[in-house]
Amino acid sequence: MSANLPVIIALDFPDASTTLNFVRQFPHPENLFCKVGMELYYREGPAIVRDLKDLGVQIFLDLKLHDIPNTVGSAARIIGQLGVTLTTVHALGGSKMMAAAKQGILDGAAAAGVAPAKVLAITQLTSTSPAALRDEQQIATPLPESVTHLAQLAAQSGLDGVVSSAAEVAAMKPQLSAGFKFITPGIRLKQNQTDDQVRVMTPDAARRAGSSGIVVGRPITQAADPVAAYEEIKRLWEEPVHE
Ligand SMILES: O=C(O)c1cc(=O)[nH]c(=O)n1[C@@H]1O[C@H](COP(=O)(O)O)[C@@H](O)[C@H]1O
Repeated sequence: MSANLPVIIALDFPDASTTLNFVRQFPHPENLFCKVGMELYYREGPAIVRDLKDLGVQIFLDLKLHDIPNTVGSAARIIGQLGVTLTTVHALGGSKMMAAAKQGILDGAAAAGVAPAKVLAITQLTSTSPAALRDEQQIATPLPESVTHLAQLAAQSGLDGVVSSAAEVAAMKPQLSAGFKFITPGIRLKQNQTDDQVRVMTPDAARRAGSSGIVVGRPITQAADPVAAYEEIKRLWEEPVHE
């Protein structure tokens, strides 16, 4: 295994008991890296982060902050106290907002005496098509260039990485410094349906494209055998790249 992150399971469940039952079916929850998103966090609050941490799970708290810098900075200070590993803000909130988020996380972590979360910028959601970018957002820049631009803005604002489709990673990676993270949801196995995702890739293609970590929800959580689905995705993600 390289320095890449383990497969991140998106725990998009409605409540704590469903979530904890799901996690407990894995033989070694302490080896899992899981994402807590809006649905679960809005229902359960910080208690779900503590419960998962008690099982040894590493947490990506994905709340996608997007507001004025002062509001985001204050919210980030609270998140920083939770001792999660990764968290998110929207790059479209701008450089001042992203810098405020980073500072908030550092301040919160220092106050709580925990390691600071790495802050990732959402670039263009994997559910956004090139046509929606052009016609709905009225952004004339092609989608891959828009993602690269937002990644550079995130890096200049002091953030640690971005979230995008794996399809954009190869183009933007050479323009960003080593250590900058590229976390890619929108992962599907060939036989899976795409659901509401538009820009999708398989785990092995994401790895070859240079992703630092993949986020996988429904292909694992809705599988008949989630542990087997996780193991298969992990195997594809971790298999060596043959150039
Ligand atoms: O921030 C994210 O994690 C995220 C960003 C993005 O552009 N697209 C995206 O799908 N996600 C998240 O990744 C997960 C994907 O779930 P599945 O489509 O079920 O694999 C969901 O929890 C989304 O919230």
